Amino acid sequence: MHHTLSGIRHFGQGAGTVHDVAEQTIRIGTRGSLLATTQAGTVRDALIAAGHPAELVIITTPGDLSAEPVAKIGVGVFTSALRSALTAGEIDVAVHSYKDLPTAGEPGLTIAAVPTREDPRDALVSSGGRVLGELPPGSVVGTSAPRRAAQLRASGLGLEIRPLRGNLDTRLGKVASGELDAIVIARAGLVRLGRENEVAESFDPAVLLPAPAQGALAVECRSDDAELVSILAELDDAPTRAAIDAERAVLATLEAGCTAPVGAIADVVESIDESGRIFTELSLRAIVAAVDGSDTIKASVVGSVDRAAELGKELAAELLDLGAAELVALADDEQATDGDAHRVDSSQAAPDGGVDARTGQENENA
Ligand SMILES: NCc1[nH]cc(CCC(=O)O)c1CC(=O)O
Repeated sequence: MHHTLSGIRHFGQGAGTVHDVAEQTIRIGTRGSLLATTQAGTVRDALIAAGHPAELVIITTPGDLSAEPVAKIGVGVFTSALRSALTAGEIDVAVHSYKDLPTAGEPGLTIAAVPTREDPRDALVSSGGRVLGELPPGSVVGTSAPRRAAQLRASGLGLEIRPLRGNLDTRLGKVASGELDAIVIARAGLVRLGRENEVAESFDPAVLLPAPAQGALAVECRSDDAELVSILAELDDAPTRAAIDAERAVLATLEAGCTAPVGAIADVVESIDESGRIFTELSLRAIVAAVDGSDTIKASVVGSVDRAAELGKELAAELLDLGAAELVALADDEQATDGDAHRVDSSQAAPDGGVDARTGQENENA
């Protein structure tokens, strides 16, 4: 058939349009921030390199327009506008920071690719390039992610944690101006923008466990765009996807019974069996922390890469057994005294910082 010979493929019928891959440019929706367009640009470039014309379409999200704390404007604030545009057929692909995506999937949409992850660690940017241990008690450290705040408080260093919001430039500017002694942000954001030289310290996960899916992208499209699903699948990195599946399963499982901040990180590691055979496994670590830093619960598991999501569920169950649900009360008290308790539908809760159904995602747009 002529179509087959000329490589013409069709997709997008579900959205009421016939999208011809060979002739039409794939529209990649992204938020307008420098970090978001840089991330989506890597997906565009990979598609073009594979012979598929692609372009970026900027979608303004409520999260970009509001300076309100994310806890007030709701989780999913950075991702739901992109998903709506995708469902409506205004774009063909949405590129998200995976950690900002609610754990609940969107009907009719699928994560067709999880490209190779950037370094998932959290990073300290400080005046004078000091590492965490060099900051004297009383130093003022900016971060709004409850997960980061809780773990920093638990360090016992006597740091004063202050809220932080705004794009990367704004946040880095608060260190440069002396308003803050340091900030804690995702290393991945700095690396993607070529500013990793500003990192004073990248935290070992034993010190500060990153958010589930930190440093990873979710490349989403309509489930019925079969042709596009298979094109995007070429951008998928199986070890990254397995790690994210495990980390997100921890988060999703804990959402049911725990509102405290959650960190999780998985790595594909090499193990050796009794006969000396080397094989790969998934190593998963997670933490649930009281927002006030008074308690942390950690657990880890190693298992088959094929069982990524199951490992995450099992680890979450173990954390609950160890008392993760009891940290809720502490978190609730903390929120009550803060006076900004704001409960959202927990089925939407997800994002970075965890899970906390009220504080929702990490309160820092990027
Ligand atoms: N919650 C905001 C957000 N979403 C993604 C990133 C950075 C990139 C990433 O973590 O993948 C950030 C900023 C930050 O946490 O410092």
